[in-house]
Amino acid sequence: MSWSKAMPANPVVAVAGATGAVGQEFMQVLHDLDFPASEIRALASARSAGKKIEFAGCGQVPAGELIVQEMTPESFKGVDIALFSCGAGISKEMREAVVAAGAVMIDNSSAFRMDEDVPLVVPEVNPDDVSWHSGVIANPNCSTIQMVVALKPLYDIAPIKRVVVSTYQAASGGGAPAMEELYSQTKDFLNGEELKVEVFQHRIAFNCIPHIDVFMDDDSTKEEWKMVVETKKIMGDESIAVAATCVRVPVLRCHAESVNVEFSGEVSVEAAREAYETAEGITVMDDCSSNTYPMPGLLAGTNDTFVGRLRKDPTVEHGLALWVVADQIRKGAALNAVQIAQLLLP
Ligand SMILES: NC(=O)C1=CN([C@@H]2O[C@H](COP(=O)(O)OP(=O)(O)OC[C@H]3O[C@@H](n4cnc5c(N)ncnc54)[C@H](OP(=O)(O)O)[C@@H]3O)[C@@H](O)[C@H]2O)C=CC1
Ligand SMILES: N[C@@H](CC(=O)OP(=O)(O)O)C(=O)O
Repeated sequence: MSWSKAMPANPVVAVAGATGAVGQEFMQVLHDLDFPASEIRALASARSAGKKIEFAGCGQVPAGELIVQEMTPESFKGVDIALFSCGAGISKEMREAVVAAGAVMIDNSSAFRMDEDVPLVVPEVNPDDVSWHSGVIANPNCSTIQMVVALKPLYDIAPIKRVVVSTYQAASGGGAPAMEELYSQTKDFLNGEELKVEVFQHRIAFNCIPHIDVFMDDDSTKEEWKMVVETKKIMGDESIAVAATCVRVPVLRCHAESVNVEFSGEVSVEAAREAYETAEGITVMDDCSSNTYPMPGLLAGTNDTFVGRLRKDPTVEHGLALWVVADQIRKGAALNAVQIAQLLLP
């Protein structure tokens, strides 16, 4: 079944999870892209009902305060687009109400990504997949998004056989409470005080934790599994082999990735550079002579996926190695979802 309801030029937009790390970024991105909304509805849990959120305005919505409403199944009456970032459980609970109200749910959680009737979309890679949704479009995992943005221009030169990726994921990937944990543990560590470990499995201050999301039966983590299966679905190529190791690092914001790619034919460093020059959403930051490469600590608040340290991987016949950085709350979540919403506009 595909969607028959036409999208108005000035849609009513609900932001579900408006008080969270991604939700707050949704507000910023809607303003930055001047999304042509006629109304923005800020929704969160009962805990936040009545809270005020400063909104800079977009489309027909003037700048001013938005009052957070408790999200219930009735919240979606009259809504055209519902941007969801409340976690997988809540997305599953609300899906029926959202779709029944005639809204398109663009969901940031992992709830529906691998469902056959749900497109998994990165606008730079597979924009046409929005055409077959039946009320729900999934936003991929943040680490997957920035990797496929960097892989697509190379894949268009020669199909990819295998990718080996290690991630360096910011604390904010765990949401607003995780950012707070990095701040407070760092302060307490420096003051010689006892550290509270609540969000992550271990201390994150001055540490790296090779464990994101839950462990699977094969001893990989679910975060690693997501990078494997989501890459194949987005790129539309089940034959791409992906080996991932996902690591949490004490960086506040922006994920980084070391990526080794093996191709089925020759892709020179020069050809890759040329492809990146014209690719949507990519900035190359790569000059060894001036120590220029992307670094997560310096790229918070940016939209692009940054590529550097581009070089030949001499361990395979046709291989490249690269370093990829993006603001995972923007391109890995809020920005990618609003770009999907833009694709739905008439
Ligand atoms: N952080 C990141 O880098 C990325 C996050 N995501 C996904 O986005 C989602 C949210 O993540 P993030 O913003 O980081 O998390 P946060 O913990 O920062 O925010 C969670 C949000 O969900 C709301 N919420 C919780 N329970 C309910 C409820 N019962 N009803 C309505 N709203 C509720 C919270 O509202 P309240 O304040 O009232 O509790 C808050 O607005 C997750 O699915 C995550 O997997 C995806 C990619 C990247
Ligand atoms: N797991 C990511 C963020 C996230 O929420 O991912 P997902 O939407 O796939 O659960 C991180 O911790 O950096």
